Amino acid sequence: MSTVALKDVTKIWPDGTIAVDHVSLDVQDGEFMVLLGPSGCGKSTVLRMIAGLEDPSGGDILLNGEPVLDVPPRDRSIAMVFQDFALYPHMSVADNIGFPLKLSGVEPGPRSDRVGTVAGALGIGEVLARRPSQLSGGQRQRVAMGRAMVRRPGVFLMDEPLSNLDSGLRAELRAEITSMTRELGVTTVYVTHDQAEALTMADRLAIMRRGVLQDLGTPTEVYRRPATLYVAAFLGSPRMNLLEAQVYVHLDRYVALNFGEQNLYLSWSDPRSRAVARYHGDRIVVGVRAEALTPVTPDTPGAVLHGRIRYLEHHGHESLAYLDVGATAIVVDEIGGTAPGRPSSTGALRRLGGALQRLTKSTSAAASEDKSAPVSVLNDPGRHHRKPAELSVRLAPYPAVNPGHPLTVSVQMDALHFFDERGDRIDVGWR
Ligand SMILES: Nc1ncnc2c1ncn2[C@@H]1O[C@H](COP(=O)(O)OP(=O)(O)OP(=O)(O)O)[C@@H](O)[C@H]1O
Repeated sequence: MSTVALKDVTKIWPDGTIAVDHVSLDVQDGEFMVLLGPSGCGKSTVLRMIAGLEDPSGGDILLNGEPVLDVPPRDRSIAMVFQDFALYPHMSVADNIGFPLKLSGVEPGPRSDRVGTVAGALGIGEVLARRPSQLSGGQRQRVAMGRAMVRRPGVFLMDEPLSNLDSGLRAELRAEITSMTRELGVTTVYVTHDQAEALTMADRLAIMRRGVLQDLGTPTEVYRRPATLYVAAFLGSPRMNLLEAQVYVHLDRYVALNFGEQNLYLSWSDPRSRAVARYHGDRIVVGVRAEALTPVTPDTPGAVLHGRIRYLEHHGHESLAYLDVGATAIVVDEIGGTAPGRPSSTGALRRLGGALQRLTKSTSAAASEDKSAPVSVLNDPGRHHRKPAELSVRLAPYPAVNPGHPLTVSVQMDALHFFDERGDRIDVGWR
């Protein structure tokens, strides 16, 4: 049995960068936990602290319920695979995989049995006599995983192990890694910045931003009910449509969401309407995924938005229409890393991230004290910006419409997401 627990863990580097900010996380026995977030959000630092390669500045780390901060890495029963794995070029595949066993004094007979089993499980049993230079990228990565697994670790830590591979191979290995770790029942913490990888592989995923844990749940939970605006924007393809709306309450009847030229109405009987009604007169962010929008005829009654197609994208199995509905979109700038016009060097980003985090904390505190305070995520160019909305809508392949054509979509009201000016979900108590 192997569990991993982080209790209020913080990591502050000597230069003042807060890489990990009060993160608490419980990984269950045999669970495949994915840490997801853009570059620099602190994922690798979390992993390295679990492995014992870095010490936390605060908090505690427990393996199997026991605190391990005083336990050296080699005694933690943990194996780690990195993006830049290094194989010994002068050794055969079999010797590479068996090397950790040799170091711990396992005899050649049992060693080669164990190597054979692991190589078989990884589909590299045929290439055991080759040198690493005679392997494909995917085979080399399998050897690296075999070497990590050969000692039967209690916990498997993987840091972007697939990011150097081409996309076909990545998809193939994704499936192999998950089935292999599940078969072995080994507890795994897997780091990636690729949301598709996270959604397909994870039992649960932990989404980080600037060292802070934003959301934790199964792929379905975080996709369906993202805890924050940031998570909503991060997950899903196409990205969730995020529209600015002004809230008006018509008591006992409905809550109107005004998008500039058009309104949607949340019925008073909708359980979320009370939470949204608290923002009467204020702006909020309304999220709606493409799959919650269905093209209809223009005279369709009920929750509809009328627009004009700005452009179309053909994806073979479907088309995406981008619709101008006269609304304003909120764009979360740092999805996928660097915001436009911001420095791209990690060092500079790191410092900027720390400074922004401190600034954000103080501004959000100020905003919560004074609701009319001018600074909010809706106005903060360092984190989000606004632009005319182009609502993504799914259409059949090669639809009979063109850019410039009008299009009306019905809106599945129970699939709307509501976020406040700080980017927190409005209808809490929802999971
Ligand atoms: N040794 C270090 N000294 C100072 N800052 C560091 C050090 N290592 C990492 N950082 C900073 O800590 C923060 C978290 O880094 P970390 O490598 O954990 O992020 P990450 O999410 O894994 O990013 P990536 O996906 O690019 O590896 C970043 O701002 C990074 O620049």
